[in-house]
Amino acid sequence: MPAPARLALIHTGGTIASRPSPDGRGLTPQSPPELPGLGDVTVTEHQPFNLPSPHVTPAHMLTLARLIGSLAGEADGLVVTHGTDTLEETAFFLHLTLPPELPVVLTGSMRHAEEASWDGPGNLLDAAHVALCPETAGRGPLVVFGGDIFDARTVTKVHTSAVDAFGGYPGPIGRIDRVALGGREEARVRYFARPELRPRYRPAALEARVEILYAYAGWQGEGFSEAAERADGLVIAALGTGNLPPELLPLIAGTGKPVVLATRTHAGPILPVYGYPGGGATLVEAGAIPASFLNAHKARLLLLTLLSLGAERDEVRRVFSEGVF
Ligand SMILES: NC(=O)C[C@H](N)C(=O)O
Repeated sequence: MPAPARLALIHTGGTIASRPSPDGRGLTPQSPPELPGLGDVTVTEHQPFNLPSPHVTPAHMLTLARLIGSLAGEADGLVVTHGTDTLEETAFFLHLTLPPELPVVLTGSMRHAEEASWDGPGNLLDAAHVALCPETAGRGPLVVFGGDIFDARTVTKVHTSAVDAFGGYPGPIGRIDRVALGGREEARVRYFARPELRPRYRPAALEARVEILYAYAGWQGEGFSEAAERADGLVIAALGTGNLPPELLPLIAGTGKPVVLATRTHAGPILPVYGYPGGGATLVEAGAIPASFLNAHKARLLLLTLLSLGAERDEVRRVFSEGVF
């Protein structure tokens, strides 16, 4: 008889661990969710922290990455339960820093355990099946939500309250469905793409400071100089393909700090095509670095990781432009 598969279940908080608090003030993380029956699997549980995900910081992400690394030899699959608000940031940070061969799956829930439409157990069971699926290794950490399987680079929270809260361009890379057959449930995992090679970054600490600025019609650069003074690097959630009002051009040209251009638009790459003052072509000529298709908060984590590793602006530009992530 083969030994049972080993699953490490890592709880970090979020709605999937939340209930209405006894003082009546609203939902708070309390006890981790229970994994519904998985068959012949040995489960170990870990709880490095128990936080609502708006309280999760890059330092927590690093702690989590280290815990996962330490469990790697003892588990055939790892599942992380996490609040949904910053889940995509933790997933992307783990993507950057863990070996891609590790089958790590993040999930959460949009409803809490006392609601009729509690989606925690289903998502948790799906995540466990995906983590233990032999085809999962090599893809880096994944997000499983509502049966869809997402790549950490492209997944994003697309709805504040719906149960199908995750999406992102160009969509899921796979699907899990549980099918009831002959009195027992069978998990069917299907991937739509093959794993690809990717680098791994190993920051010892995350000491750099990177801030995000959000562009809007009529922005004259308020906050830019203060942020550039405080931070080691900036990310701007810019307009469309990476354009800004004209007042930003001299500010970007005049700063010595790396400035990465992402977009506040929900899908698509940064393309330096416009030549009017503040158009993407002029910003890139002034030194700005296009974030490719990463959203601003993921671009921030990549820039934070690179600067914490001591990368200079040319290296940052190479990583973003060649898509080395
Ligand atoms: N559905 C959730 O998990 C949202 C919650 N505010 C969190 O991110 O912790």
